[in-house]
Amino acid sequence: MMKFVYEQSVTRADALREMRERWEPAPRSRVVGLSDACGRVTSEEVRALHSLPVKRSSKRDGIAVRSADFAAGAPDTSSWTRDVDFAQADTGDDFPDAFDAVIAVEHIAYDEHGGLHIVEEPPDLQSGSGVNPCGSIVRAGDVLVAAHTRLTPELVASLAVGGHAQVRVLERPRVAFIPTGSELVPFGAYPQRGQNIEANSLLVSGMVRAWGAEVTCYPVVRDDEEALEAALDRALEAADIVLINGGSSRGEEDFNARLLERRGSYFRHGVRAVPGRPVGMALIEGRPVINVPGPVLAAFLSLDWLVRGLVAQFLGVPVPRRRTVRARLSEPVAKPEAFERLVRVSISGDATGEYVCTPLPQPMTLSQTLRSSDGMLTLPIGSTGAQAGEEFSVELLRPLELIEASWEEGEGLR
Ligand SMILES: Nc1nc2c(c(=O)[nH]1)N[C@H]1C(S)=C(S)[C@@H](COP(=O)(O)OP(=O)(O)OC[C@H]3O[C@@H](n4cnc5c(N)ncnc54)[C@H](O)[C@@H]3O)O[C@H]1N2
Ligand code: MOO
Repeated sequence: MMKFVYEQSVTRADALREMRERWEPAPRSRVVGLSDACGRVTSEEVRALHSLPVKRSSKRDGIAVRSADFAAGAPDTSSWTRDVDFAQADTGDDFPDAFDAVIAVEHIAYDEHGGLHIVEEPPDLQSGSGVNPCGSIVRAGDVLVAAHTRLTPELVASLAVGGHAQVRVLERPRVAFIPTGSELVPFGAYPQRGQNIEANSLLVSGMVRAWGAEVTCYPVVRDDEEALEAALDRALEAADIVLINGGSSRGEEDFNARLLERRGSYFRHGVRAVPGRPVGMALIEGRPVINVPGPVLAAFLSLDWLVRGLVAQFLGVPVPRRRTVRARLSEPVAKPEAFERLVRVSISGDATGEYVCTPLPQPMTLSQTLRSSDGMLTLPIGSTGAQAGEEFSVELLRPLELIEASWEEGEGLR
């Protein structure tokens, strides 16, 4: 039986660090078309293949002229001939080499005979005035994106501007998710007495995909040690990170933690944080295998602080962070001194426009909790709680505009 032993447990920060120090991921790369590149992470630096404009282009809608004709101020242009003395050159247009400056359309007019007039002398017209020179959009050899950059729509557009149709990106880390527990039935099934709905595969899939991983969810493994080990071996062949869900604590059928201990070159059981305390962490055949606790809220947290950090490590990117707001606690919260406590809160606005956070009342159903969680705050090890009025940095679990919109609808506690 795998008991939680406080002395053998570590803080979340130390647990993540220990795993990251021991794991040497083996990233792979592939080439994708730019249409599929958004959100992917580059595997190498990418430079521009050409310069733009190739030669030059007009900065504004206007006409291209010879700057020399304006050396002594605006000349009489009423008899000038189009494409001989001047040429049309609108924004972005190239124009013949005979010309070297552009006058904006606001500074010219045509009379009823088609004669050109400079109505307002452009100040200080020189060679190159009103002209984007070669390479002013992009220069050949410029760095377009660094290695290990998550591609935004803007950067994908920049790659196209720099001459690319494809880009080499890191393969997404492959996460295998193995739900365990004879009581679990697939979502959509009608639960009989003693059964529970397998929901964490959906939670995990959504979370790890958002961080840039791909996920394969295995069918539920019943409480049977051999069946579990067979599933683990299958997953280790195909995945970079394996998540075994459930059976992390003390029950008779909690084989999972024991299996990790037996097979792991490294093994840790338990972190000093609630919820999510009985998480198990191992390195098996050089890969992280995490025994994620079964209850949905505990599973969420193990994914959140541990698996998120591992996915980021594989991709060589900083660990993505949630947006936070500063908010005052509306009521005191107690906690065990030896553990961090992660507190789900609702967020409201007070009369002065400041944010106020309120711990979700207990007891509360899981569905109410998931619907009412606007944010989450962390109370550190060593404190016995927090007082009303204390200010915290609250991680947002849903977008602030949705939280604020729910106040306007006067929903109160959802
Ligand atoms: N006597 C003790 N009991 C428990 C302790 C303890 O210290 N002493 N620790 C508690 C804590 S804290 C947690 S967290 C849980 C950990 O549970 P397990 O990881 O062992 O998970 P199971 O026992 O297999 O299941 C618990 C619960 O979660 C449901 N579950 C499991 N997988 C899924 C899934 N994929 N989708 C949805 N729900 C799932 C499962 O049906 C059970 O209801 O242990 C406490 N107990
Ligand atoms: O560690 Mo557990 O149920 O408190 O998540």
